[in-house]
Amino acid sequence: MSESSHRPSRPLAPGQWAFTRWITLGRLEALEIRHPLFNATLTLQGAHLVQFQPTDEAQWLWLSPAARFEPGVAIRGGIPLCWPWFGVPERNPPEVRKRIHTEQPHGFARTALWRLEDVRENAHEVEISLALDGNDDFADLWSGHALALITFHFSVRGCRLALTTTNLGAEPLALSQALHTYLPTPDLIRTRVLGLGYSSYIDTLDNWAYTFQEGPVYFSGETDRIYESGEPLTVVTPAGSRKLTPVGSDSTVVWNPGPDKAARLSDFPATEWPRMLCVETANAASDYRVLNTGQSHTLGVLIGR
Ligand SMILES: O=P(O)(O)OC[C@H]1O[C@H](O)[C@H](O)[C@@H](O)[C@@H]1O
Repeated sequence: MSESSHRPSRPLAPGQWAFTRWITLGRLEALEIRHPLFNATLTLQGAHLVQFQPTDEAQWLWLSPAARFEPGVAIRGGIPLCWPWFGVPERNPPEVRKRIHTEQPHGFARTALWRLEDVRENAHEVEISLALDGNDDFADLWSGHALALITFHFSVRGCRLALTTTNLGAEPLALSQALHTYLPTPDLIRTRVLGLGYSSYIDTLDNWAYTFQEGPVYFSGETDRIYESGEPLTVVTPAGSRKLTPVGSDSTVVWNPGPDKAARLSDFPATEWPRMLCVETANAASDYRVLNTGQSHTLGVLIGR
C-alpha cells in the first residue's frame, strides 16, 4: 500500500487544515499540529503521540534522545500503544495468550501503519482519529479480527486519548493493552506518584509477587509494577505535577528501567533513566478484557494539569 493511501480520500486543498500538516519525521510520515495554544506530533506508524506541548511550556512527554523514527521500529518515548496484548505473551492470561503466535512484547499496533480517519480543528482544540484493522495481515503474530480506533483530543488543558476496540470476529476476543505514557522528570528520586495508595500490585521484579502499596510510589531504581487500580493519579516531579485520569481501566503499570536495564534497552541512552518514568493506563494482568462479537471497549486517559 502506498503511503498516500493512508491520507483522507478527500483532496487536501490548500488551507483545508489550519493547524495540522503532514511532515516527515526521520523515515516516518507524521502529522504536526501547530496551534496557537499547543503543539503536538503524531506518527501514522503506531498512531504514536511523540510530543505534546502547550505554548510556552516544556514538553509534557519524554522522548528518548536516541529514539528512531524508522519503519518497523518502536519509538522510545511519547505514548506507544500496546495492543492487542500488553507485555510478554507468556505472562498474559491463557485466553489472551492463545491468540498470540510470537514472543514479541506489547502487540503489533505500535509498529503497524494506522490510517488517518479524521482531523477536526477549531480555535481551542484539535481532534485527530486513526484506525487499525487487526485482521489476517497480522496472522503470523495473532489470530483475531478487531478494529482499533484511537482519538486524540488536544487543548490547552491537556491531551485526551481514547482507544476503542471492537471485536469483528465470530468468537469472543480477549485482549490486554496499555497507553504506555512516558513522562519527563528532572530527577526520578525526587518524583512520586500519588493515587495508588491502598491498592495491590504485582511486582514483576520480585517474581511477580502480590504486594500492597501503603502510600505514594517513590523510586530508587528499576521499578516494574502492575497496580490493580484505575484511579486518577498525580505524578509529582521537582518541575511540577501532572494529572492522569484513566477511563475503562482497572490497572496501571509503573515502570522505570533503572541503570542496568537502561544500559540494555534499545534506543535508550544509559544515563537517561533518572529523567523519565512510565505511568501506563492499562488493561493488564487480571484486568484483561473479553469482548463478544460486535462488542466494543474504550481504554482512555486524560493527561492534564
Ligand atoms: O522495551 P519495550 O518493549 O518498549 O518495553 C518497555 C517496558 O514496558 C512496560 O513498562 C513493561 O512493564 C516493562 O517490563 C518493559 O520493559
